[in-house]
Amino acid sequence: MKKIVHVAAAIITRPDGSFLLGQRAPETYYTGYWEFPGGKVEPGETPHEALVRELQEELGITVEAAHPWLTREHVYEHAHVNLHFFEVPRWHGELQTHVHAALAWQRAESLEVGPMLPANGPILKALRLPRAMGVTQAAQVGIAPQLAALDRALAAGLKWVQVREPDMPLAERTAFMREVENRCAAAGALCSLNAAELPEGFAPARGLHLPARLLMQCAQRPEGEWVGASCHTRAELEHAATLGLDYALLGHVLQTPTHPGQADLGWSRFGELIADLPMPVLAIGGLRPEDMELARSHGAHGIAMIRGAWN
Ligand SMILES: Nc1nc2c([nH]c(=O)n2[C@H]2C[C@H](O)[C@@H](COP(=O)(O)OP(=O)(O)OP(=O)(O)O)O2)c(=O)[nH]1
Repeated sequence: MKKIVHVAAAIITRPDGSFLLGQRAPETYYTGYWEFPGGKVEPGETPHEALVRELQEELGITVEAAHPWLTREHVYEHAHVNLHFFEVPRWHGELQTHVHAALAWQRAESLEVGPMLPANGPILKALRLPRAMGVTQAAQVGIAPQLAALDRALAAGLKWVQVREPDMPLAERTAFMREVENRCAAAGALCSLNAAELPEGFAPARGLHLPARLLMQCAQRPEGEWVGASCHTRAELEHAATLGLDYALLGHVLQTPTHPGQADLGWSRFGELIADLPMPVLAIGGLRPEDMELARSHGAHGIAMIRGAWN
């Protein structure tokens, strides 16, 4: 077996959602391929320290904030790499090309450069996943008020909705699911349907969301463009990772009226539980839009909100 080489790589983001890629220079493995800036972790360094050093050496920039995001393994002919991806939302300095043949700001949904390093396909898919999910609560507020709130949220830029309606009668649920899917599609938003509530023969258009109980019954990834799961424990998160799911939700981070009396995880336990996972994890439980930055500073990809999404 090849020795594992630890690598730190940066998703350097701009407020418009674009991120920086570098083209590998001649006389390296995979010359001409595009990568996220970064490099090997040296003995005695943490991945975070390596990231800060590499970005100074490669790009001449000083990192102000870097948050762990995903960790993925890949076996190349030349090395077995363990890639520690960080999000770098804040830095200063003038970008320079000290080691790359070229640099380019790109967007995951419309990449203009290529090819990417082979290990990075899932990273680009993860970067296409929206940062905020709104979870429906029509059985509590009523179908018409929920659809009106959905329209307002989509118009305001919400790009991801999970239909979760365990208390909605089956007869109403089919029509409600189709309606939410249609409104999301018209707004260019992803709609994930809760797998425990799917009426017989109803296939989600794009997104399938597994509650933890169904997740733990799956021996392989269910079919679908986007498949994710709700998790409460490290074992559930690891099972979601083994299945190759596209994302997980982990909660409840804060106290929430949805699950009264259940102990909340808190942010530091949340950060520990999601460490070194290969897929994005969103925080859920008592969260509001203003919690986004705090969540991301603890390694979350973003946040899922029930009440907080619709006000
Ligand atoms: N920096 C970076 N490396 C990546 C990404 N994806 C990916 O598979 N890798 C791999 C390619 C390399 O095997 C390793 C990064 O090592 P590196 O760039 O420091 O070193 P290298 O292989 O070019 O060679 P060298 O330092 O030995 O000269 O991680 C990525 O997005 N960014």
